[in-house]
Amino acid sequence: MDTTTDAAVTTRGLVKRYGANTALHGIDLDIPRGSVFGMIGPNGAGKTTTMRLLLDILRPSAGELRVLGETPRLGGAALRRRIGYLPGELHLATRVKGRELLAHYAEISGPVRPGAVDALADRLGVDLGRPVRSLSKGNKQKIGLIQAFMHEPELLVLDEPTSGLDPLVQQEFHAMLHEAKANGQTVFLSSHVLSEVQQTAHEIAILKQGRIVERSTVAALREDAVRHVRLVVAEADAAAARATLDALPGVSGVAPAGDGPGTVAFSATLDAHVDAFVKAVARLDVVDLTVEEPDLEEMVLAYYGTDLTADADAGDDAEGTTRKGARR
Ligand SMILES: Nc1ncnc2c1ncn2[C@@H]1O[C@H](COP(=O)(O)OP(=O)(O)OP(=O)(O)O)[C@@H](O)[C@H]1O
Repeated sequence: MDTTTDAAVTTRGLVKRYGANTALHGIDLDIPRGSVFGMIGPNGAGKTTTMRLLLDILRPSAGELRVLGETPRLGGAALRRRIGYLPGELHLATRVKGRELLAHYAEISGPVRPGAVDALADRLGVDLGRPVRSLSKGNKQKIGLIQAFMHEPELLVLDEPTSGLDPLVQQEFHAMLHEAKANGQTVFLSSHVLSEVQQTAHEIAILKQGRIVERSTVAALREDAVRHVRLVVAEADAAAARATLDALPGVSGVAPAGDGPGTVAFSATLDAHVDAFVKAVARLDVVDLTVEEPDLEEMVLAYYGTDLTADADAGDDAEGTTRKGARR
């Protein structure tokens, strides 16, 4: 397989079948070391399956994968210790206290710096002196996060990490991700929604029905997103403004948006780079200009709605299906 040494995770044509059900139809992933990579997709898209393959909890039906330069099937316990894994479904029904459970995990995952567990517990706000089974869902999730982070692994694989966490704890978790990245660690996380990953992930892949339907940086998504704009010009420039907007490629839905004293306003939808728009209207006597923050979530939901039946009819693409191609 064509791998680069700076990739923490590389997969090529990764396929996973559960009997007659194909969960992954040929996934290609490249996650650079030291990056935060988000995989988002609706229920059943294959996020958990992908992560379990990386951890060698599952074996692929076809395709190749490398994790930290190793083949998971051959990496054994030594490779496992270099990874911190938060499973999507945590089964922590044990009577033992949080501190004892984490001490047990530490024996398996390898050296944990003295004080590291307490520092993480303080940050996330969880009482390690309580029996784990008596903890709320969110507090169990915190125990799961501590066990993933405590040995400062090279790679963090986090399946729906913010599930059950309140907004303040989510903020703390985001800070932990930034620190992990600054520390040179790689993070691979999954979510149903973009909002959970867009603040932290540099790059995202959108997974649907076992196929990657989009791969992009969050910055590129933002650049390509549809924005609503409102332009206010001096009355004398009303006709020129209308003509400019009507003639600009990527601008649609131009409509009057209320007149003020000596001014005329237009609203429009901008489906192009903001730069070209701003330069075109700069010739006018601009009184005010509002460019709304794009709703990326709306864009992602549109991908969720994409009908993949046509792709399936055309036959499986062993290289993985990328609707608009990879963008970086
Ligand atoms: N052990 C299993 N046996 C049979 N089918 C399975 C098994 N695990 C997962 N699947 C199927 O594989 C597909 C992908 O499931 P997976 O759990 O990987 O998706 P997901 O994106 O993590 O979903 P969610 O967001 O709901 O957790 C689904 O169709 C699911 O039903």
